[in-house]
Amino acid sequence: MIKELEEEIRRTPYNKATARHIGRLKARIAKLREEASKKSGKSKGKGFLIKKTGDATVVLVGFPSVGKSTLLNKLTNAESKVGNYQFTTLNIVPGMLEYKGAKIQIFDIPGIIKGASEGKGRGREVLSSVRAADLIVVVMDVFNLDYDTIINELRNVDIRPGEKPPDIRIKKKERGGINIYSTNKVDEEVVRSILREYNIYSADVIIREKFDVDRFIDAIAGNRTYIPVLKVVNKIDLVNKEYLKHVKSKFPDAILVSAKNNLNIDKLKEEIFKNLNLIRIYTKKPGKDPNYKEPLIMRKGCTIEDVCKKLHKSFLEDFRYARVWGKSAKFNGQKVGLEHVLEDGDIVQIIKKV
Ligand SMILES: Nc1nc2c(ncn2[C@@H]2O[C@H](COP(=O)(O)OP(=O)(O)OP(=O)(O)O)[C@@H](O)[C@H]2O)c(=O)[nH]1
Repeated sequence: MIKELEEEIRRTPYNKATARHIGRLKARIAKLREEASKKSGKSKGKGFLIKKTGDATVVLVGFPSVGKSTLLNKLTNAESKVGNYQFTTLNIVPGMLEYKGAKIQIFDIPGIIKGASEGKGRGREVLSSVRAADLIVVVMDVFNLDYDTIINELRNVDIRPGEKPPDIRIKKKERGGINIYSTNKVDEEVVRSILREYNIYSADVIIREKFDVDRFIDAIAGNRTYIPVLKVVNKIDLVNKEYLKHVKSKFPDAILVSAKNNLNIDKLKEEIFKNLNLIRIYTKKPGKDPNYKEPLIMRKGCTIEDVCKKLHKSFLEDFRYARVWGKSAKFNGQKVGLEHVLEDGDIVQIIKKV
């Protein structure tokens, strides 16, 4: 059934007249997928085999034999491997990368094949475990650059690699019909026909982005996981300069590495750190030097309040003010409140009530 609907979409030329029809077909497919995954008992939570520890979690995803295990061993040193994980059904191997004071947990999952999301070779479970990642690293073989298949398999288990969550709000109501507020031009009939497919007849719909049918359906479904993605092309030791140029033109933002020959591994570590949006905050006790040895690893955009929570709840309960040195401070030792946003490398001193 899903295949037939997909075929129909492929056959239908997209224009204003067919937009409603296509919107409805896409909504129907999304609903059928949901029902199918519920029926087979392979719900979202079940494949959740990844236990989060450390400051962030990265998952390596790719076809079989692209070199994920080899890469994992190069990124994480063997000694720091988290041993003896009891995965009952799947062999998912974690390792720990320590970089700039951050402990980044990296998982190597079994190779993905086309059709994995339809349950081939426990594929659905494997793919679902990716949901726990803060960053997906798609590893490709230099001779197989089929990035889209991997992304499609992830999309089929409701992961949205490299996408921002839609800036769309749908507030269902008892009555009053459909009211649409949009910052960009939108074909209201398309919106209505998709909502109808989901049996929504009364709702306030607020769209604050360029309208896109797929993203609108995602917003209605509400259970998608949005994870940033980093592209890696491995085994570059096997090709010449000419070929590398071709790879670069296809994926200008990919990191080209050789796990075997240790090429660009440091660069990859740096990019992983950067794409996780981690920052380092140094704490400082009154009258003492900042603790440069053990930075707090926080997320970009974090505030003094987040720092207090990470340290100990008493810092929040007895908070008076904080002093900040570094990029986010207007001047050294600036006095700030809980809402102050910090930047990488800032030094923070929390002053408690006495
Ligand atoms: N030439 C070359 N070979 C590599 C490189 N990295 C890995 N290999 C080889 O590729 C083969 C597959 O490597 P693995 O690390 O087992 O690949 P994998 O992606 O973990 O495989 P699955 O577990 O099946 O998904 C092995 O023979 C590796 O030695 C590389 O950078 N260059």
